[in-house]
Amino acid sequence: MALLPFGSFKEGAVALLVGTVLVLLVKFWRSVVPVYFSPLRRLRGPPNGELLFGNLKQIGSESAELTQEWIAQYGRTFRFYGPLRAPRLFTTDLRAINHVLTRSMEYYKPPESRKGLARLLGEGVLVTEGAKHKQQRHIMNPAFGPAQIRELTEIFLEKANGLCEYWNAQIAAQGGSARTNVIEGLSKMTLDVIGLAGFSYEFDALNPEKPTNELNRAFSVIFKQPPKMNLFAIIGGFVPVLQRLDPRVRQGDEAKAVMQRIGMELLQEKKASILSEKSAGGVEKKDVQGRDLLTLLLKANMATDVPDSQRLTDEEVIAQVPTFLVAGHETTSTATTWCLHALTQDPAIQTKLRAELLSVHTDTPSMDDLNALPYLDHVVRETLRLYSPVTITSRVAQTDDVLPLSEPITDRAGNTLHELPLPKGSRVQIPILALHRLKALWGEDAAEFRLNCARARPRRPERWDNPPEATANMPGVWGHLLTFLGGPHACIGYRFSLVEMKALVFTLVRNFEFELAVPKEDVKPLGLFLQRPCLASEREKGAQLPLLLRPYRRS
Ligand code: HEM
Repeated sequence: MALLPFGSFKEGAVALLVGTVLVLLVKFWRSVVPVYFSPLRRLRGPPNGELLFGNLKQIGSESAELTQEWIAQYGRTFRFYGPLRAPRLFTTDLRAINHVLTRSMEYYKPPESRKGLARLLGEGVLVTEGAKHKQQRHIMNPAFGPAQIRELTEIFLEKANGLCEYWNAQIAAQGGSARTNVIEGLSKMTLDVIGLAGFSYEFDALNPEKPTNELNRAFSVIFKQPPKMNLFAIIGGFVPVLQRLDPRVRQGDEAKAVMQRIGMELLQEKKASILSEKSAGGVEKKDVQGRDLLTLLLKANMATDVPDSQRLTDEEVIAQVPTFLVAGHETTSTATTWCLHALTQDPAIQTKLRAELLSVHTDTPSMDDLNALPYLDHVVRETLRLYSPVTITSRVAQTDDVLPLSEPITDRAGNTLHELPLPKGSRVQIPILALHRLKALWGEDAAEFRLNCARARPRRPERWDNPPEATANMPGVWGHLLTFLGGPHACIGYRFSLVEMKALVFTLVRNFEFELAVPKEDVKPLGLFLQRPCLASEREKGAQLPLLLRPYRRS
């Protein structure tokens, strides 16, 4: 008896192929074709760009200057082209951005980036959406509260001192001062921090004697392969199964398996420790000594007052381990790298900051001590404005919507629009960095790192003493800025990152003097989503920032 309704294997294979093509065509017709009839086409915006990538490569290579030019030419809300010249919306209109970010049930992250990240990290909070995301955030938020971060400050300072030792060894070897790529040391330091503070895991990356461990190697495979704009990426966006042709995807799968195994070991260890210490009534706050994020998260997940339906599964908890690593490691090291770069550009600011930091009579300040230093706070804010590590993000409308605008726009036919119809599937680009450099919000010197110092003119008060009124409506979770985004998907680790960065700058600037080791014109930004410094003369070497380090001798 024939098992298949086909005469032969060949006929079956042909039917399967035809069926697959039909399914793909229907999918294409439903999801892609409407985009080409979108009302976004009627908006003004830059010319087509490349057929395959639209304007994306231009944005990637020249983001800061180019987007400011486009804003000057087409206004704060305009159309640009994505892959295959599909129209997308670019907006720096604060009302429109607020609308998109606060409606997390109606606007999701793009499916291809969520799928790509989910394949590597699992279903962690960085990739989930809708009710699942809400549930994960509900369980995770308490682990990132101010009281929990206060407890972690000791780890931040311990590892910042570890970085001083690491650089002091280089200074001793090079004789009095050292030329070093600071990205390398900062990246090791933040990896050590997220390992210890995230899940009590010692990477020991700052220890030159120690060989790179297994988790570090697996993580490097994932992180050192940032998403690339290539043919695989474009086609894979439409036909996910074809992503398997990309060798980088296969390496990523192997790395994920290692991460999952180590994640499972960490989870079991911590669960056992929580259960051994729990009181008769169940898990309570006082039961657990551990101060790492994973332990706190597990404790919240196991608490007796959480309904079973709201608890995270083991797989979801494990997925948060690589999520913390990816989201919380290079972001903070990049921000601190740009901060040191900014300090080399204005020695008066570096001197003024050092004077404030040396006025503290301990090498181990508390979180509250660090937060009480006004100039340090201003330096950190100005860095995170001018060099926001995450430069853009985007969202896709899940239903037809109408986008409110605070500033009306004029379309190509000359009509004035006070709101914008957005059909389901429309993409909205939120250009964080462009917004932070917008003259309309920050004034004529928006593109400068400007802080009060010895030679500042009295007529120009310090930016952060009195932030421009126009920035008060910024829909960000922190400080008149969108660095950590806003709404339900805002960065969960922003307090963690701010205190870590302050602890780093506090320790480093008290111990070293920093000077740029290359001509300043050679330093350029590299990368689109996470933007790090590189040298225009050595772009092929990737991200680097060579600085001259000299020990600071206290008198
Ligand atoms: C300067 C450092 C950091 C910057 C600039 C930064 C920036 C951001 C941004 C812009 C987002 C939103 C992305 C989007 O939705 O499109 C985000 C999300 C996230 N960040 Fe951070 N981040 C930093 C540090 C950290 C740290 C230290 C951690 C963890 C310890 C962390 C964990 C996360 C997580 C888990 C999310 C996803 C939140 C969600 O979707 O609910 N980040 N971050």
